[in-house]
Amino acid sequence: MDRGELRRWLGRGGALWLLFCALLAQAAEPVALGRDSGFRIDLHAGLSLLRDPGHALDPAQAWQALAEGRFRPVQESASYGFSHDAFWFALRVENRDHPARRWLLTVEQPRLDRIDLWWRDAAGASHTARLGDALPFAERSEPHRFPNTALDLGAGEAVDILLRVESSSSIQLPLALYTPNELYRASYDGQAGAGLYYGLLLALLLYNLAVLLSIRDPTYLYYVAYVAAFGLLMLSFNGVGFQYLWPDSPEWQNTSLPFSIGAVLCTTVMFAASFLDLNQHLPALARALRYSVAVFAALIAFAFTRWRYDITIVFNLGVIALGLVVTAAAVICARRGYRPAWYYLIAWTLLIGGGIALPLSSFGVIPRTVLTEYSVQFGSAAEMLLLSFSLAYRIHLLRDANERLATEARELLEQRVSERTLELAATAQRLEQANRQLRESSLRDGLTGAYNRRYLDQSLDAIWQAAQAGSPLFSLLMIDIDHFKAINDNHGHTAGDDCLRTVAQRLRDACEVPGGFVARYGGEEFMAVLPGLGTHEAATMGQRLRLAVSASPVPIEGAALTVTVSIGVASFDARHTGSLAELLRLTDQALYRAKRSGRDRVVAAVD
Ligand SMILES: Nc1nc2c(ncn2[C@@H]2O[C@H](COP(=O)(O)OP(=O)(O)OP(=O)(O)O)[C@@H](O)[C@H]2O)c(=O)[nH]1
Repeated sequence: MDRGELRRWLGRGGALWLLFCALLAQAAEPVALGRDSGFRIDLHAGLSLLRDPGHALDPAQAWQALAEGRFRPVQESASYGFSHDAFWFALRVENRDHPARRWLLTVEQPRLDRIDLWWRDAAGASHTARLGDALPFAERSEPHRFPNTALDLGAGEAVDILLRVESSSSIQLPLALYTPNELYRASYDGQAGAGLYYGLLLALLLYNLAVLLSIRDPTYLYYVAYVAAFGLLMLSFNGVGFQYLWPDSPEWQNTSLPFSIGAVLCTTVMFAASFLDLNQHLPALARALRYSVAVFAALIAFAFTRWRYDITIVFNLGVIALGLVVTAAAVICARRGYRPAWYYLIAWTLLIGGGIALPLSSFGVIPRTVLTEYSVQFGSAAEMLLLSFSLAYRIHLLRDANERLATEARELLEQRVSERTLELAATAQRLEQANRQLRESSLRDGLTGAYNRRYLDQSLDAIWQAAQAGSPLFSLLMIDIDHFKAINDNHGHTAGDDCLRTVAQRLRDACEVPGGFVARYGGEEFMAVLPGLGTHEAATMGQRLRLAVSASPVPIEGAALTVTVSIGVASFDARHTGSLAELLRLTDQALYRAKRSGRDRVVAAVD
């Protein structure tokens, strides 16, 4: 209704006006201002209410309804929740002898969208005013976060006031009269507190943003987003944002509340899921929460439409439901021994505690103090501070866990390396042994186990070199089994082999000369190499070998044979100048002579 309409209405209803006023006086207790009333007068006790669900009433009809006694006194701390209804309030204020004349009619909450006022002063002039955050901030009489309008009411004067309230936010009408000075004086503490609060939020936001940029942990991203969303919610809720940040944008003032509630809801859940590591601890719930957040994030778009009222209700229900789910998840994680979950629960409790302290103090359950008055701010500030510390603690835990994992991995690696080294060493040892065996077997005769011809040749070369270099004394024994062909012929080739093995063993056992050895020269012939022995000692050794062979019969398949050997001896010493081949030839000649002279004997070579 514009001013013209109002004037017409007042003209039409002028006759009824006095009657309405008289009835009003009977219907509701007027609020009396006296010398002792102070400079802020609570008008709540004088309010009467009529709900108008269909928005059917105009002001004249509302005055009429008041006159008919259809208004009801409002109850103590009345809150009417979210509603599409129009709410008509009426009251009468009488200034008996209060010295102040100029007053500010103030609605002590900043979220109501639209408050229309009509009143008539002592001189009979009618007035109208519009308040609420659906109107530009400049429409207020004083630039204060609480909607207010100036009202003249001198001593001895009375005024009848009619208000119509309509809002997409929760409906409450905490109405008071202030003297202008008192309105500002009463705001000092609140303003200082708000400065402190938003300063703290901003500091937390910037600090954690810096941490986020440096460590790029998504939990910090959700935390920063949560602090930003919560800050926006408080700015919108307290009217501070409208006062300082967007005074010319009532549209955004009304959008910002559902928008920020939705944002708080989404960021709270994202932060909780990340902070509590729900992907790890409760993966199914983490998935469900992700879907819920996606849905709520999409619903935020409705904050920009005319359904913002309905979406605010949905978000509030979402906050309650998901708040309970997140709390339960934190309890489960904490009970499973995840320590950061305890910090989260404490922080959460601080916020919830702050959230319920205000209504409890409003209902008188706990005393009303500065702490309870600003309990939401205290609770949320404490919550965000603690969460910020908890984030750092969580990083500390993660770093510890990383270091532990790194140490374990290093120890495991070291253990593996040493195991592998041991295995390699054992393999190398086995390989070396195999090589030794291979080398050894390549130098041994396969049948008799004595050194083979290859070894003999290599050794003779070495001995010959040593002899040339100054250790000239050594002897060779050429040993040949007597009539061996007859053994083969009479007892078979296998028996011959057995005989060869036994003779070889007996020769090796008896040849006890340091550095000396017995090798199979070929067929049934053996050679003993005797370093350091001259002809005489070599011949003695030859005798010893000969007797070792013939001392006892050689067992062959089913029989035992007496086996003898003939031995030729040749020595090399400093006097010799011939070659190794010549020495071998001498040895062979000595053997030949031993054979020729009857076998089973030792014959030394004649130089
Ligand atoms: N069973 C067996 N016989 C061998 C082996 N090597 C050589 N012989 C045999 O040794 C015999 C050597 O015979 P001979 O050279 O005639 O010499 P002998 O019969 O010992 O006669 P004297 O040397 O003159 O006493 C041959 O019959 C060869 O076949 C062997 O590894 N195993």
